[in-house]
Amino acid sequence: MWSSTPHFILTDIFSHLPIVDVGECLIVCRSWNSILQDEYYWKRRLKEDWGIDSLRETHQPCSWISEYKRLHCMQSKSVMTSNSEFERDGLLALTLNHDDDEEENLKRHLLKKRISGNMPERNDGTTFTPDWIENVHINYPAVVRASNDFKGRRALKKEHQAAWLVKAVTLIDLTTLAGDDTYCNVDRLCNYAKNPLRKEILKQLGFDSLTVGAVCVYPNRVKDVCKVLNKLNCNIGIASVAAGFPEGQTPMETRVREVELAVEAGATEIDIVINRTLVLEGRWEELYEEVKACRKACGEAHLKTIIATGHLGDFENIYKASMISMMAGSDFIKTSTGKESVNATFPVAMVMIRAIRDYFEYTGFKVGFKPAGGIRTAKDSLQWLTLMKEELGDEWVQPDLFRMGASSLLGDIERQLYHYCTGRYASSTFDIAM
Ligand SMILES: O=C[C@H](O)COP(=O)(O)O
Repeated sequence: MWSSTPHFILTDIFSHLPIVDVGECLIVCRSWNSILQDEYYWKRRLKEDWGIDSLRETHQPCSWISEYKRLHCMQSKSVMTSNSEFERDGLLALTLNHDDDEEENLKRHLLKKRISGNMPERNDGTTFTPDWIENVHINYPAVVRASNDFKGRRALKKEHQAAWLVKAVTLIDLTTLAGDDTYCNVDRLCNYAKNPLRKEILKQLGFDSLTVGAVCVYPNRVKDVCKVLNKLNCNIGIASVAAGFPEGQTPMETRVREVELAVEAGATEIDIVINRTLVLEGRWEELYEEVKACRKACGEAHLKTIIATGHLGDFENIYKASMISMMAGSDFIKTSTGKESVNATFPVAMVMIRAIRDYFEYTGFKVGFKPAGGIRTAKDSLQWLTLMKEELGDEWVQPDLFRMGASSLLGDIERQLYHYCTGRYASSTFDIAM
């Protein structure tokens, strides 16, 4: 009977075996031996037993079976060396006696396995860990192919489209970042943020009220935003760009002070830019220290770190800058300022998403993602939501882990929803909701 059992069924059965019994099965016959030596089997066990579904290129040796063995050996060792457990932010962490790299890795994997569902509110960051950015290789054609696949997906229709467009509204950081911003246009923006859709559309969609995720402005306009939102009794995020936005080419002291001043003025979210020079010159530890200083200056305000992908040269730098920003405690990583010639694109997003996934594997912290710049149409917003849902899951289509930075996306979303509700397209003079 066993000899005629298809391999995929045997693989399935073997994946439920206690690991101590696998050794016995290996010597039963050639066929079982070849299944149990197969990388596919060990990939599956790593996923099932350790929750790991990607193999880091930095791991040595680099195969699913050897990675499994490594973790298994480390676990046996740690049972003897672990000395205590403590609770932190509702999350159990394991402390180990020794401080060597292997045990640090294990600690992170165990931490992830032990996450009870009560995630810490924020990414605490980690120590500077160069291992996580060494030997990073990104397969450029594969990334481009995968992102084209997303772009080519069949569009959502009718009520599904309407539901996702409503969702998209709640995920927008409604932005104005212009040299001629005044109290007047900030006032208008805040009203729009509080009432992003016309009342009749909202009513037809079955909502009483709906707001965007946050309003995003320059530091000098934060007080205006606070004043207007206060007047409107509207409790949405107040985001300020800072740290030398958009280029990050001012002294660190002034960049940090700018963060502090924006927080003092009332910002609850700070979108800093990184110093791209540090990336292009490979000065990763300095980059880590700078982002960390900004995180400290943020206090309770959440930190979004703009890595300005259009300036970073290649995918490897994008991955590394993302990883360093997360290590330094960023709550979100953000693609662009909206001022570069190339802003949020799918290929760079896929690289940043991979870094978010890897960071989660290492630390158990979930870091948010914010594409920004050039997101203008309802169709764009749906594609971004699909990408997030498929690559990172449902949690990453919620406002605490996903935002879209956009100055002029709402108009098109409202037009599409108007069409859904009335069957007609609004005229080109369709006013924004106020
Ligand atoms: O962070 C937001 C961006 O600056 C907005 O860019 P956008 O004007 O291209 O929508």
